[in-house]
This record gives sequence, structure tokens and C-alpha cells, in this order.
Amino acid sequence: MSGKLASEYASWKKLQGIYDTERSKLVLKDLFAQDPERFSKFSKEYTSPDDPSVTFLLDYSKNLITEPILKDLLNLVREAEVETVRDKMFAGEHINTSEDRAVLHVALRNFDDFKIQEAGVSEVDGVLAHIKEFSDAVRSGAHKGYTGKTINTIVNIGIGGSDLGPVMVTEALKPYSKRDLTAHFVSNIDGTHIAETLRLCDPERTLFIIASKTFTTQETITNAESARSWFLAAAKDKAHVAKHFVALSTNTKSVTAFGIAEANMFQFWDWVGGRYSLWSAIGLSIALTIGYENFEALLKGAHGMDKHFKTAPLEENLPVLLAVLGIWYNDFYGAQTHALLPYDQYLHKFADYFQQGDMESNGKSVTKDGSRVNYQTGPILWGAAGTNGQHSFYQLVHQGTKIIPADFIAPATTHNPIENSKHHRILLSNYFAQPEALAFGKTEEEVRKEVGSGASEALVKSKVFEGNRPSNSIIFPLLTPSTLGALIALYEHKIFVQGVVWGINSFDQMGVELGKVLAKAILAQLEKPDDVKGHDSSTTGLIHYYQKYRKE
Ligand SMILES: O=P(O)(O)OC[C@H]1O[C@](O)(CO)[C@@H](O)[C@@H]1O
Repeated sequence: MSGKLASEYASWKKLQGIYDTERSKLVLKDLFAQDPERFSKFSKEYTSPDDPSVTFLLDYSKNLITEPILKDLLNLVREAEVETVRDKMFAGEHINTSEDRAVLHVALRNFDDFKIQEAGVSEVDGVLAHIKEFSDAVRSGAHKGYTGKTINTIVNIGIGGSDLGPVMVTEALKPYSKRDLTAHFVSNIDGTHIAETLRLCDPERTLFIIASKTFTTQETITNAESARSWFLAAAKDKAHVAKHFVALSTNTKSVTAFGIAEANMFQFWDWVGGRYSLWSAIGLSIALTIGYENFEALLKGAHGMDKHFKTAPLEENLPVLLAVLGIWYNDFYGAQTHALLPYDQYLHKFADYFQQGDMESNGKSVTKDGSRVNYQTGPILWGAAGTNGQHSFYQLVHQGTKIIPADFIAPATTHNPIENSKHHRILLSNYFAQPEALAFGKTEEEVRKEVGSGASEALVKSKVFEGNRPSNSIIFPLLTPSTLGALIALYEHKIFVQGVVWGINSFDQMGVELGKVLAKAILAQLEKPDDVKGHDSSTTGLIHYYQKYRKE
């Protein structure tokens, strides 16, 4: 924010010096042995300021840090003026400078605590009331399709932020869902996605939700048009569209041009970023699936975390702590990636969701004033639900040549306590074991004892776990709407803090434009070989190959 590159901050230089000189001393086994209080020093329990039932524990003791290092990492946050920029965000200042926009997803879940002056903010409650009224009507059966039948299927058509948030949350909160209302999500332009979905739908009982902030996104508009044709093939009369199509958008003109009446449109505003939009009208499919009260609980859970982020001192501030730990590995240890590993099947889309949340936000290489950074910015974010990952990529996480900081996330209790919670105990035993194995490993000496004197040297070496691999652990009582809201907001604000330290604009996404423009030009050239012009030989060759097989 100060206009400096992060690497110019005194605290950054100091941290670089510490990394260079003290790295070899940062051995988790030793750090734990030296300090019996390490867990209590480096773990924090969060309780929502609004609701004591929203609580979780963040254990960050298995990180390659000491108290002085953490102090220096927090000094970096101070030097980058993160608190000032945070307050600007909450006040509605246009911190998305390249697009001259406020960044106000916090206003969508505000419940009157923060005073925010920005056009549209006063309309939030009205849109929430509209979401409540409509979702209640569909769920109760009061809203009927064109033949008088109730709705039993919803199809959200959207992509990126207009898809991933609703998908992730409806999956995460399935225990709260109305089981006789099936939700599908169509995002890909590949016709297979809509075709396979429509096979599962009855036009008389299906509601299509066209979710697009801009209402210009090629994938979404093309899929919406195909859905409308499919619907009209059965319903015949265009007047029936009103009962089966609604839009979630900021673009009234394009919505009405598509044939959806303004009354069937749920509004939001340009200060809602796509990847921060599940709290807005984009969450309609969530409200339909889990009911408005649960949707509101999700918002309230996030709001509690917003208050924490806004007011807690840096030393206690959980998004800040996660952010600086990420910076420590990303910028000093050279870690390329960060893994999100939820030990909860309901959270199986959590990493997919934050792949956009993190990588579209912080995948930037110039600062807000246009300088090229000389350090790493956003990590490659990835992950999968445990224990599946253990039987897939954990080999590399444990014994590969790369350092992969990871967050292990789990509920202490399950919505499905089958067999007296036997499954859940096994799941959690793995959740506890993996970070332990990563941190403390297995020495050559331990392996030798285990394999006996006859074992070859090669076998011994292959069984050694070097350990010292860092992780965070998050554990909460049960995955409820409000706890999920708090967890999502935790990671949103982590991304925010990192973006401010790196000096980048976390709220635009210029990097997705070039490919879109080229695809548009290529689309016009696909019919005839002679039309293919202006490309390199590789792209030309690929298009010509396609043209040999092309069919209408
Ligand atoms: O909601 P829209 O306008 O259709 O945009 C969908 C997605 O496309 C992007 O603009 C680019 O991928 C995302 O930021 C956004 O979430």
C-alpha cells in the first residue's frame, strides 16, 4: 500500500536474513522438545463474537517458526499497512484500483454492524428478503411450474464464482438440504455438461437459475440459451419461461433482453467480486437447497469472522496468522503450492472453491502501481478430501523433494455417526496422524530397528521420513452453516492480507481476458482451412487437424 515492493520492507529483509542464517535450526522435533508450551503458544480457539456455538481451534504449532519469527512476520503486516487497507475495505473505499471499485462482500453479511457508504449497500436487505420470499415459495410448493406441478429440480447455470461457491456450499451443507429438491450445477461450455444434466430434468418441474454477474459470459449465456430451447421444446409458450427461469446478475438490460422479467431477477452490485459472491444473490441456489434460515446462518457465521478480522490484534487475528505463515513458506522457503486437506467428505469441493478464491485473487505479478514483483505471490492452491488424498498424492507430500505446507481441516463430530461413529473415529485418527507424520517423520535409526540388520541400505533409505514438513490443523465441533461461513471468511481474509503484503490488487482478474479474446477470433475461423489466419504454426496445425474431423 505504501507503494513499495514487499521485498523493500525492513521486516522482509530481516526475515530473509533469519531464513538464511537460522533455517537449519528450525526443526520441529527440536522446537517441540525445547518448549513443552509450544502447542498452547501456537494455537488459538476462535469463538464468534455473535454466537458461542461457532467455534474452532487453529493449531499452528507444527510450523517452522519461533516466537521472534512470528513477531517479524507480523511486523511485515504492520509495515505493509494491512490494517489500514482492511479498514478501507470495510469503509467501502475503492481498493480495487484497476476497476475503480469497492470490495464489499463483507456488506452482504453485515447485519448493520459496519457503517458502509456505497451505492447499493442499502439494497442488500431487500435482495435478501427477495431470496427468502422466493426460496420459501419454491420449497413450500407455493411456486408452481407451467403445468401446476411443484418444482423438484433446480439447475444453476453459471461459471467461476457464479458456480463454485454455490456448488461447494450446497455439497458442504447437504445434511441441511431438502432431499426432494435436487440441485444441479452446469458450468462448462462443453455441451456434455448441459446435455447430461437435462437428461435428469423434467421441464414441468425444473427451475433454471442463470447466475452471471456480467450476464455476458459466453459459457453461461450459451448454456442458458440451450436450456431455454430445451424447455420451450416442451412448454411451447414463451410466457412459461417466467415460472422456470430466474437470473442473478448486476446487468438488468441483458437479463431482460434474454427474456427474463426484472421481477425474476435477483440483483447484486459491481462491488461484489465473482469469487466473493456466494453471499449475494449468487447464493440463491444455496438458499433454495438448505432453506433461507440456514443461508442466513451461513452469512452470520461469516460476519462473526469479519468482526474478528476487523478488531482482533494481529497476534490474535486468525486470518492474519494464516496469511503470514503462508508468506513464510511461499516467499522464503520457496514453497510453490499450498494444500487444503479437509477430513470431511462434505467439504470435498473446498479446495476447488479456494483454487479460484486464491489463485484468481493473488495470481498477479505486478503491484498496484505497475511494478514487477521480485518475489513470489499467490501459491498454487490445491487439495482433496482425506483420506482419499492419502492413497493418491500424499506419497509426494511425505517423501517428495518439495515442501508443501498444508491445512488439515476436520469436524470433531459427524452428521453421519454410522456404526457408533466408527468411520468418524478412523477418519479422525488419520486427520491427527498425517500432520504428526509430516512434522516428525521417521529417522534412519528407527527404520533400522524396524527392518532388522539384514535389510539393504537402499530399503532403509527408502523408508526414512525426513519430517519437518509444516502444517496447520483446524478442528471444529460440527460442520454447520455458521461454522462453514466462518471458515470461508477466514480464508477470504487470509487471501486479502497476503495480497496487501505483496502489494497486488487481489480483486481484479485481467489474466483471464487474453484467452477469451483469442478464442473469439478462432471461433470465427473454425469452418474452413482458408479462414485460419494470424496464428503460429502450432495453433494453425492444431486447428487444421480439427477441421479434418469437424462435424456440424
Ligand atoms: O458471473 P460472471 O460475470 O458470468 O463471471 C463468471 C466468472 O468469470 C470470471 O470473470 C473470470 O473467470 C470470474 O471472475 C467470474 O467468477
